[in-house]
Amino acid sequence: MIQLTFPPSSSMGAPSGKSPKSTNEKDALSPPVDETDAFTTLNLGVWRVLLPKEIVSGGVISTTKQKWNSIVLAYPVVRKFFGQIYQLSPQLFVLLILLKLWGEVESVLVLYVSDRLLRIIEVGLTEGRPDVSAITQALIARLICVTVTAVTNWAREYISPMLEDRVQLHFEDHLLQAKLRLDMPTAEDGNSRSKAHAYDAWSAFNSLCAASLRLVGLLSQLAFISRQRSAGPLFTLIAMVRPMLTLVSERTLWLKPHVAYSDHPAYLRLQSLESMGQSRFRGDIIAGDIAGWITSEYHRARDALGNTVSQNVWSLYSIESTPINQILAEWAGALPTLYWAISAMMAPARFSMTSIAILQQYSSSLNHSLQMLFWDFSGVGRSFTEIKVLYEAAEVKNQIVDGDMEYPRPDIEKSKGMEIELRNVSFAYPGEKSKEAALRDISFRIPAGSLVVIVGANGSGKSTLIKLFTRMYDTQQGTLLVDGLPISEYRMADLRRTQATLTQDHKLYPLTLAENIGLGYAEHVKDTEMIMEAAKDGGAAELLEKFKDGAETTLEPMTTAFGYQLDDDKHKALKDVLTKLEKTTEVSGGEKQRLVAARTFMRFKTKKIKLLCVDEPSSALDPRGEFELFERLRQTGEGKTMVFVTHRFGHLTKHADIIICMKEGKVMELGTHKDLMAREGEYASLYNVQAQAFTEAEVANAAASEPLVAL
Ligand SMILES: Nc1ncnc2c1ncn2[C@@H]1O[C@H](COP(=O)(O)OP(=O)(O)OP(=O)(O)O)[C@@H](O)[C@H]1O
Repeated sequence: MIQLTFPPSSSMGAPSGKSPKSTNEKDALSPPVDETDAFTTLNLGVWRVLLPKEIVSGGVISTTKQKWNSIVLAYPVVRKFFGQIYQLSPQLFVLLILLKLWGEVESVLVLYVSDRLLRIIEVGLTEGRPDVSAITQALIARLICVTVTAVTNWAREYISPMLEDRVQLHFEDHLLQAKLRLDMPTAEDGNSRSKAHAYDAWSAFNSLCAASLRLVGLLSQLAFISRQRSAGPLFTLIAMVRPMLTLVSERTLWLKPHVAYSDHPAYLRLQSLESMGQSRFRGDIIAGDIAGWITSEYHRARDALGNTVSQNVWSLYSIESTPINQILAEWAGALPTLYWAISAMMAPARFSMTSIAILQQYSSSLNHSLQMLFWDFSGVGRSFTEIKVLYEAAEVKNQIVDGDMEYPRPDIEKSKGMEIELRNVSFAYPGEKSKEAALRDISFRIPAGSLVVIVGANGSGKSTLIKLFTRMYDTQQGTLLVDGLPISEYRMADLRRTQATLTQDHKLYPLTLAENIGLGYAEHVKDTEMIMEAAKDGGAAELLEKFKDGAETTLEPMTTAFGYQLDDDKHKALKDVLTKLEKTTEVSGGEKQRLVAARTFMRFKTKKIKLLCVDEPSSALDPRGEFELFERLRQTGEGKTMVFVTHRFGHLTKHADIIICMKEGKVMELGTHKDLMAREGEYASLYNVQAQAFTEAEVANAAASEPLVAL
């Protein structure tokens, strides 16, 4: 049997997080409920659904009221949504709606024509003289109807993709902007990130159009049928019982405020293992020969999941605990047939076989339309939610609050470097996983224009310091001052304009090599001369010449090609086409670092940089490459504040005004190379182990042809 309760424990280990425990396992089909003051937790398969108390406690009337209120609340955003789609192309919008409308109106016309045809035939049969001309007219009318339907269907299929494309691109643009404005902590926080997709816009549009046009169709059918002598208003009213019943009793999560999550270990394990099929893991999986292990772990997790269902939470929620509502709905669906059957028995003189056939036709037509209406309306809540989620994506609140002060301040010389001061700063990354803070009670001051080298063991907090200097994160305790004022007071866009960073986390964009460099200074992204200068400074000039298309080469062109059912021999020509299509080009790790470094040199050309942060950008560079890069960065950043984080710090330390030596999130030592060596502490020991080995073995070799370094 399908398990809708959440298992209290599993062979995969205890659930993580502080979730309330399941209390009721007796009735597998009625979700157990955990009570807290503010919300109730339902355990549905692998999911936990947290619902506000007032939502759960209501009866049918209260639930219907809640649904109505949610619809009223969603109305402004739905109106905005339709307004925007209309603006994208008023002609296509109106045409598509009219074509869709025809599909609904047609059903009434068909009823009318069939009704007429049956009656003409009945009269003909009774009188023994069929009215050929009337029958022909009715048949022609029917033929015209189906022809128009065929044409409108074709036109709808023809026009629909045109509007769909515009809608898709419009909302892709909207979501792209929503993502681009996120700060680091918000972007990294999977729970507050929007789950909206651009394709939801089109499906929501279609589903809302279908539901409202279906309603129009149904109302016109009802208007037509209620005016027919054989049917009348009572018959029509009876036909409405079923949809009303289903609408009122429907269990849906879409319009309810809720939080849903899974902490089922086996389910989460399955998701992780399934994601290992992505191409980015291929190299490691092949090299480590772990495909077999992944498969067996997947099977183990699948077995551990057992009968606990993992389907989407909204479908699970809509499953009723008893079939009573469905039985009632089916009975209600049979009421119209029952009505005319009883009527015919009670007043046989009023009915002929034709009128019974017509009533039967009305009844099944109404039943069909009502079923479809119910089906369409069951998607309305979902569509409202999707539309709201689409717009809410642009309103996700950034965790870092922007300041409003201009930077650089008018009272401070623009060409000077940035002064940075930390006062009792402590910082822990968001999330509960790490037990210790990354930085603990740190205080120091970097005067404007200083050259700072930060050294220390892995995980000692070096990169975290840089992330605070560039306000990727905010301090949780203590203050970070920039030019004497808290960093939070400045406008972030102003601060960013004065900073250049170079880390090994920087990525190559899926754009041309020229753009990859030029985007360091977006306003000059087309300035070939400037780009070539930056490429030279970053050590990437030779790389650009290596490719057939030079700086215009795109390393990772978007691949859209696919072949299907191609036989090696029979479809060789087609296979050749597929093989020749452009493929991804790899560059080495060192070449990537050179391109990224060139982007930083391009950024310097804005002439606004006051702070340069360099965080181990050269791990893949050979000693000469690294030395040259650091030398050029140092010369380019002359007079600005420069902060270097590196493990191979030998050749930088002689220029450093301040060396900050970190250990376990704290500043252990601070001073010049000479001071710290004399102290014979942490820095001196790091220097002796790393810098000397590096300089003696590698730099000495590299410098054999040309003396590059003097420590
Ligand atoms: N995004 C993150 N989320 C959570 N913890 C993080 C994050 N980044 C770093 N940490 C943790 O913060 C601590 C300091 O990390 P940081 O990257 O600053 O060290 P580091 O001195 O630069 O190390 P390395 O020399 O290895 O680059 C480490 O314990 C690390 O695990």
